[in-house]
Amino acid sequence: MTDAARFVVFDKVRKTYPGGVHAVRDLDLEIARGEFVTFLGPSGSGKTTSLMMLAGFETPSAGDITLNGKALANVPPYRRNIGMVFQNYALFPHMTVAENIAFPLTVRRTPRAEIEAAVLGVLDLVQLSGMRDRRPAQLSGGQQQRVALARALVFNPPLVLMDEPLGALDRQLREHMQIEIKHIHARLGVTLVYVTHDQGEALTMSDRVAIFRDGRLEQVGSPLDVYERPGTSFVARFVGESNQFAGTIREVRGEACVVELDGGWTVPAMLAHAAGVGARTIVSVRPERIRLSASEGAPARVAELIYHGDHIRVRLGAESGQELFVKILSGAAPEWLRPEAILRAAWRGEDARALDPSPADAPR
Ligand SMILES: Nc1ncnc2c1ncn2[C@@H]1O[C@H](COP(=O)(O)OP(=O)(O)OP(=O)(O)O)[C@@H](O)[C@H]1O
Repeated sequence: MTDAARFVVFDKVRKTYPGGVHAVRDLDLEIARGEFVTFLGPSGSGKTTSLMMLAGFETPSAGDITLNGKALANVPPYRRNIGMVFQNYALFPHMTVAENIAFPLTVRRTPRAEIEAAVLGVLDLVQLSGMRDRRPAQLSGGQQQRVALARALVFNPPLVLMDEPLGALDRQLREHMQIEIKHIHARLGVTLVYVTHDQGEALTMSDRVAIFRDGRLEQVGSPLDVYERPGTSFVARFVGESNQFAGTIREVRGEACVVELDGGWTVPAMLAHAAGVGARTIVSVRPERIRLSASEGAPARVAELIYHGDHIRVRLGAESGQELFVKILSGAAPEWLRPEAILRAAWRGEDARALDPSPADAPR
């Protein structure tokens, strides 16, 4: 593997806090130069601790982290040349926008003319050129976050870390800033590691998503990979929504299989784990991949229709007692879709995953 592919390397990194909290356990991850990698996971899964060890604000209990081939163990945070953006902005209230942004260069004793040019450049990049003399209190939350972003970029760091940077913004502004950060990443070619617990954010922004669970990496892959080919039941539920049914594998043909669900349905799926006929499995299928019709599939009764504007959620109860959720685009809902209607539900084999049931929900 080339050095560019191993720009950031976590090698068996562990962090145990006093009191025996295993925040991060044996983290192995390689991040390529220029990549946008998101750490995604529920609260307490070890995302921030991993980021802080890379930044140098936490020390690993075991393992090594390297940046551009250089071990970071004895490098203090300010010598790592890493830009950082936090959720709470951490701006200096008494300084102007321009002074805040210039700060990393001022402490590096950069010549004044260079500072001036660099500040003008990043102010333009984050579209705040007209605000340079304001103080943080005179800015909106979104504008303050842009200042924080500019401050992290002004010294041209090869690596930028962001910890829930958009967490305090309302949804519309958040979505707007997601696209903007993505554009800035593409324009600068900087390597970006981004922490979030918002799966939508991770899917829209990243080249790769690293999914954390209980201090471990559960799966790493492109947004398409983790959504279309979740490796575990946890990933299928955490990234997007999923209907999950326990069953037994009855037929295997290459990667395709047929599963008899415990409720009696026999359904097609793609094998996501090494298993043969007779093995137990969990079939996961996305709510938008289930097709409802009058003629094809297993019979089910419409228990509830929930209107969400752009889509409708349909809660179905099968005769076997199983319950499933289906999502339908509002304009595409057939006229016969009514509460209490009896219809049929089916999916294509390639739209369902037969997952390993063993580690799925066992606490670790
Ligand atoms: N300074 C600390 N001392 C002791 N335990 C800590 C400390 N910081 C974090 N932890 C614990 O380590 C675990 C991982 O925390 P971490 O903040 O890395 O998770 P996270 O995935 O970033 O969560 P969140 O999304 O809530 O920030 C949690 O159980 C947390 O309580």
